[in-house]
Amino acid sequence: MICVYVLDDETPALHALGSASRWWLHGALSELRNTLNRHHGTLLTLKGSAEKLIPQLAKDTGAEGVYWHHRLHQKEREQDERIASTLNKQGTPSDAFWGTVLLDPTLVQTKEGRFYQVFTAFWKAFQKQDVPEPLDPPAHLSFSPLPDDLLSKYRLDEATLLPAHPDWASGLRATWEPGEKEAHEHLEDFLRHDCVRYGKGRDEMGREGTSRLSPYLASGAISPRQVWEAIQKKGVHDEGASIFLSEIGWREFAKYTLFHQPRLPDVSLGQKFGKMAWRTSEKDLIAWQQGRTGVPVVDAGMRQLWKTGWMHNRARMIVGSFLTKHLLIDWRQGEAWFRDTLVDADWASNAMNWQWVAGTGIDASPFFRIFNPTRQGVKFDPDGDYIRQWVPELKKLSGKDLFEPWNAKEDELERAGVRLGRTYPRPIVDLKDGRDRAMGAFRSL
Ligand SMILES: Cc1cc2nc3c(=O)[nH]c(=O)nc-3n(C[C@H](O)[C@H](O)[C@H](O)COP(=O)(O)OP(=O)(O)OC[C@H]3O[C@@H](n4cnc5c(N)ncnc54)[C@H](O)[C@@H]3O)c2cc1C
Repeated sequence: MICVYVLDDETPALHALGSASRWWLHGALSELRNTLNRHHGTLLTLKGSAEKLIPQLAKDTGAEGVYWHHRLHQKEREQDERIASTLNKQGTPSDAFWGTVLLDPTLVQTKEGRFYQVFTAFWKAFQKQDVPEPLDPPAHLSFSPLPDDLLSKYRLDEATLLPAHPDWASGLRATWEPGEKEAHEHLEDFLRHDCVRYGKGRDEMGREGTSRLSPYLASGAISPRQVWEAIQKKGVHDEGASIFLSEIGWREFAKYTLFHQPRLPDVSLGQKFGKMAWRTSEKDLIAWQQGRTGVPVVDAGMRQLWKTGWMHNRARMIVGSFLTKHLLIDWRQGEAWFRDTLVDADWASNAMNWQWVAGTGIDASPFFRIFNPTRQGVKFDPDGDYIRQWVPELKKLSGKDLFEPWNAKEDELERAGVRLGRTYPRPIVDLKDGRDRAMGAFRSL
C-alpha cells in the first residue's frame, strides 16, 4: 500500500484551501504520517495536478488499484471521473467510497425522485435510512517502497502550508491540536460533559458548550459515521444528543445541497436576490474583518475568529446578519473571509450557512429577520463574558453599556477607561438606519 495526499492548487475550477485550513492541514498530515510510521509505513504528500500525479504514481509503482473518498461538488466529481478514466485506460482499476458524509447523497429523495430543498423534510427522510457503521482500522498494513522520481519532482514542501512572515498562527497553535487522537478526545469529552445540556449550552457564547469537532470533521480526522455511532451508543433519547445529531444532520444537508446544487457557493439560490443592490464599501468590510465595527458582540466574534480560527455558531449568525443586513454587503464577501480564516472552513457548510444567514438561500432565515446585535448579545452572553474576553478594552463597562457603549453616559465611559473613537470605535453604522436601509433594498426587489 502507498498512502498519498495530493494538494492540487492547479485545477482552477476548485476553490483553493484558505490560509487557516492550510495551517490545519500541516498538522493533520504530520499526525497521519506519525500514525502510519507506527505501522512501519509513511504518507506521501505531493503538490500538483491530481489528474496528472495520481495516474503517474499508479504507473510508476505498478499499482493494482487506486482508492479514494468521493468528493461532492460537480467540478470535483468531474475531476475524479477524469482520473478514473485515465487510470482505466492504463489498466489500473479504481474505486471511490462515501467517507466525508453519512450517506450517499443520491439515496435521500422525495417520492417524485427529486432532492429535498428543506432541512426538516430532508432530515425526516434521512432518518429512515440506515447509516453504515464505521469500519475498524485494519489490523495489518503492508507498505510498498515510494517511487523516487515522483518524490523528487512533486514532493509537497509541507512547510509552505505554514505562515512565514508575519506568523499569524500563534493563537491557532494555542487553541488547537489537529489530529485523530484529539478528535476522539473532543468527542468523548463532549459526550461526558456538555451533551446533556447541549440544547441550551450551544447558544451560550461565553462558555464552551459545544463539541468543537468542526475542524476535525472538516479535515477527516474523525468521520461523521464515527460521531453518529458514538451518539447512537449513548442513546438519542437524551434531548441534548438528539439536537446534536440534528446539527450533524445540518452538516449532511449542506453537503447534500452542494452535491445537488453546485451553484450554492457562488450564486444566491433565492432567485430574486440576483438583483439585490449590495453595497461596496472596502472600509466597512475591513472594519468588520478586523473586529472594529464599534458593535461589541460583532467585534468579539470577529476577533475570536482572527485569533483562534474558530467562532461560536451564535456569533457566526450575528456577524453574518450584521454584514449582510446592517452593512448590506454581499454574503459572498463574508463567505470568502470565513473560508480563508476558519480552521473548519468547509465549502458546503460555509456557503449554505451564509446563504441561510443572508436570507438568500432556499431553506433560509427570511431576509427581514434582522438580528439586533445588542439584543442577541444580552440574550446569549448575559454576563458579557464573551465580549469581555475578546474586546478587553470594554471589560470595565457593566450592564447594557457593555453591549451598547455608544449609549453609555460620559461618566460611565470615563470610569471604565473607554474613550469612544479613541480606545474603541464608534459604531460604523447606526443600527436603526442600517436596518431601514436593508429593508429598503429588500422591498425594492
Ligand atoms: C455564517 C456561518 C458560516 C459557517 N461556516 C462553517 C464552515 O465553514 N464549516 C463548518 O463546519 N461549519 C460552519 N458553520 C456551522 C457552525 O457554526 C459550525 O459547524 C459550528 O459552530 C462548529 O462548532 P462545533 O464543532 O463546536 O459545533 P457543535 O455545535 O458541537 O456541532 C457538531 C457538528 O455539527 C456540525 N454543525 C453544527 N452546526 C452546523 C450548521 N449550522 N451547519 C452545518 N454543520 C453544522 C459541525 O460539523 C459541528 O462540528 C457556519 C455557520 C455560520 C452561521
